[in-house]
Amino acid sequence: MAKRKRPGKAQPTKTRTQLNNARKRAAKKRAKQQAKLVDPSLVYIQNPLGAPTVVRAKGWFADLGKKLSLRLGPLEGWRTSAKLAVRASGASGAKIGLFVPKSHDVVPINGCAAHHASINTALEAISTACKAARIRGYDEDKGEGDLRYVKLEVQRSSELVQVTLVWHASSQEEAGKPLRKLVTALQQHELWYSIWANFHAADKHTSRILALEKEAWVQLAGRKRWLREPLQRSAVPYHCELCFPPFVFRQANLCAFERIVSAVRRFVPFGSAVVELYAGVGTIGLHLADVAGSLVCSDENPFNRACFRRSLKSLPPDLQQKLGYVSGDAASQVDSIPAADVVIVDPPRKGMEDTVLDALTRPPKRKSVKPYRLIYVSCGFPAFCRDAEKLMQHGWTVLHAEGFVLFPGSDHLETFCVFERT
Ligand SMILES: C[S@@+](CC[C@H](N)C(=O)[O-])C[C@H]1O[C@@H](n2cnc3c(N)ncnc32)[C@H](O)[C@@H]1O
Repeated sequence: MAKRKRPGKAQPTKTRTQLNNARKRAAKKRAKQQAKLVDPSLVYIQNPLGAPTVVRAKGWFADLGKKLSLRLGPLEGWRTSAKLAVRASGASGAKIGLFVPKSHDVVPINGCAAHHASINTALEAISTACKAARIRGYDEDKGEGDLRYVKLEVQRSSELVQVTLVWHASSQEEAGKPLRKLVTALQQHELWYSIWANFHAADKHTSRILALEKEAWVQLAGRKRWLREPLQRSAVPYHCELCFPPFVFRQANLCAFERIVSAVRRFVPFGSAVVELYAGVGTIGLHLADVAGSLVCSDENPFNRACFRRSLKSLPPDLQQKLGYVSGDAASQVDSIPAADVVIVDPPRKGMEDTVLDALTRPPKRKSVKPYRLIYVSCGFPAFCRDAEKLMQHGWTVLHAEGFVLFPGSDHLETFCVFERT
């Protein structure tokens, strides 16, 4: 039976604005709840080419009179490298997954279709082992807990996983029994290429996932030989094994990145002198040894050079001598730019530093224009636009562009753009 209004007692009435605001608040709350349930890396999976950044990039190149050809690979099983957050769950548990955008709430993504099957198996194994060893996920508010992140990398040929446990302690001694128990529990599985710890005791104000110091890295179990990955699809007429220990950058979708390596090869004229900045372990450069006359890679991560050198040994001897590696940030390498025919850059999301852009936009001194070609691989479209606009104001023009949807389902595009100047 409907409740009757009590006579004489006035009902509090709301203004139209108050009602609208209440409706908006409720909708926002519902959207927030919904976002918590959705894997943030798969928001655009129904239409990866309709993701806002992809649409914006097409428009940006169209305004220049250029068509941006888009490349989309398999939608499932492509993620062979993943960094996942581990946060406190309940009084003593651990929740593993991705952060909801603009928050530090974790969405568990076990069984995610984008993951290589070994990553999903590894996640199950880690969750079970964490329960068995009573591992506490990191609690950001209290600044306490055991495990902060896990980093997982698959060796595609063996399907084994290199796992890094980012631990909230400054050393193995400080981590003590819980870490030992977790490693023993993990070793019940035959899944691991190697097990590493990264000791990161920094307080809750740091946004860095990994501690970068050499002493922070300790191998706890598994194979001593650093993980090797030959590229499988780029048309390189020699064998090359890239070297990926856990303390270097590795592309999350290595299979799709191989197509970018092939694209770079098409735009390096035979015999040219090449300088590659932000080169990582040499993922691109090591696959240009037959086309380049000479090539020098550099990167700020001091671990990369040792990886590059090991990979170099897998190349035929006559090609080895054409390639070199210098450790140092890109700004420290700008003196090598005026002598290069071709410069290749693959900077982090924030784009190139001003010092590098200044060196690339300085008018060439000699009659023959050097460098005359710039190959820009970008993982951050807004920064790419900023850098490209400055380049174009200083005589560079776009010769060719392609967009690679490396992470289908997310709002991301890897832009491959070749600039020229005459
Ligand atoms: C997007 S990754 C590309 C690496 C490589 N092309 C690959 O595919 O593996 C960017 C690289 O830039 C390096 N890096 C970041 N800031 C840098 C800087 N200021 N100077 C030089 N290298 C930097 C990182 O260490 C990382 O290896």
